[in-house]
Amino acid sequence: LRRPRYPPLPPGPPADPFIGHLRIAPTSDFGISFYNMGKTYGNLMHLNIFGRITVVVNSVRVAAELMEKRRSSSKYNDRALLRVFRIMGWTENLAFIPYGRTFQRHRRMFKEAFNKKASLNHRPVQLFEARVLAKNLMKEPDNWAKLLTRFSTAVILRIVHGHHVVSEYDPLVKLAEEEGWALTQLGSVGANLLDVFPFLQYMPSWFPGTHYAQFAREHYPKVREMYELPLRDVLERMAQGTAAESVMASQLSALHREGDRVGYTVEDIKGVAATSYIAGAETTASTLFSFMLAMVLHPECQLRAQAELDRVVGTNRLPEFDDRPSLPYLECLLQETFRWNHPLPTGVPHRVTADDVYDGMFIPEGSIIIPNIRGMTWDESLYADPFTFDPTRFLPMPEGRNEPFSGATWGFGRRVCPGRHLADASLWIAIAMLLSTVQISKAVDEDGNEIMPEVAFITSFTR
Ligand code: HEM
Repeated sequence: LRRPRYPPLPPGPPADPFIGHLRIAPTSDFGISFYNMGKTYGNLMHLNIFGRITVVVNSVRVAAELMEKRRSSSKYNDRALLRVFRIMGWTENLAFIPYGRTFQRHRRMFKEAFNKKASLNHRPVQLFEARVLAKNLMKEPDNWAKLLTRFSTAVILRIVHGHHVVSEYDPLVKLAEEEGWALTQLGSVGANLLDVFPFLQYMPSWFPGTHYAQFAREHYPKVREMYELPLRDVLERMAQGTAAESVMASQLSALHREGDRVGYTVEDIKGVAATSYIAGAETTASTLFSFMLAMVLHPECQLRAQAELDRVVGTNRLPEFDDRPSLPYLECLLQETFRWNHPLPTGVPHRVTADDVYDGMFIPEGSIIIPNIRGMTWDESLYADPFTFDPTRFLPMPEGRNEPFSGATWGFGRRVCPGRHLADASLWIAIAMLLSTVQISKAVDEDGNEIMPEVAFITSFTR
């Protein structure tokens, strides 16, 4: 028998026998490393580690063609098995659920809770929490980082659990923030040694490469508590008749009313709630941190946005969602924040469920696809001077360059972020509120001189 002839894999660096690209595969700041490799190997390139193929996509056009536009795009809806998250207890988590019936069930639940129309119902909570953020920031400006994190947590907890955050000692907030942090300590998604060498999870903790498994095991009880605590809390309040409106309460009521016909279980409800927090709070907070940094580094952008707010909103009231279409520069500011420093630089990896050929290149079944958002947002064919924070790039000519908003912000295909309408609205109202109420500037030393902040990031799952 003759073996069928396959087209070549996408380009990649020279590889060693057996171990493939192990010696040259990046070990940190993957987004930037993949971007740099893409300069040599192109928008679609591959790495092979012990026979496991990882395909890196550095262009929005190629990612959209692969995962959205072609007939064979449905082959790209699966997720890699990310072992370390499972060990940690994140089992009912849509972001890690393989393509199949459970995926469809969770996806539908997310859609019902957070689609464009449903997200409009969440606006009063977002507006309220944005005002709380501005008020607290005026009282405690030094506490800005904590307050931004608290805003992101409070919006999700209130919408999903009906839980009103009033104190920083709140057990649910503490648990959620701790486990949100723990998730960022697991290295880059899909690149963990545990996924290449599953046997590492069974090795003793002194064995090289087992660090992440050990860390994940230590967090297991608390992660599981993240599934249980909100449910107990909501059920208790429902029994007392004091439960606020929330995604969880309405799903539980539907289950109670309709039983099996509703198509999901209590386990699913717990999963959607815990996932909403873990996928939504850190990403939102991270984007707000980048926004603050951009404002500190580019005071001219802040002044321009504030002038626009003064013109449109005036000085007698605070901004509201209805103002959004009248604030084009503010829109550009938000979009440039996403482009300049996206909170998920390498997105969430997809997995290919059947052999595919794209543009004469072979993508074998089981390949991991990394949509390198970092590379996509620095794409020089779309963005002139891509490293510079410049919101005017999106404005029409001659003032701007008419460059497109990033098509990578929310990911691709059937896995596109289901929380995007919620996240987008939270971020918009938060930055509109901040720019209307406070001045963001560099700290000053004892002599009144401005302190230039060190621009440094921690990059793992999120940035
Ligand atoms: C700034 C905020 C956010 C950004 C930039 C963001 C971005 C993303 C990206 C890039 C993906 C990967 C999509 C893909 O695989 O191609 C994703 C997935 C996901 N996001 Fe978001 N997200 C944000 C906020 C949220 C919020 C608020 C929620 C929930 C309420 C959420 C829930 C999810 C879930 C559940 C997934 C996994 C979807 C799946 O695997 O089918 N995200 N997000």
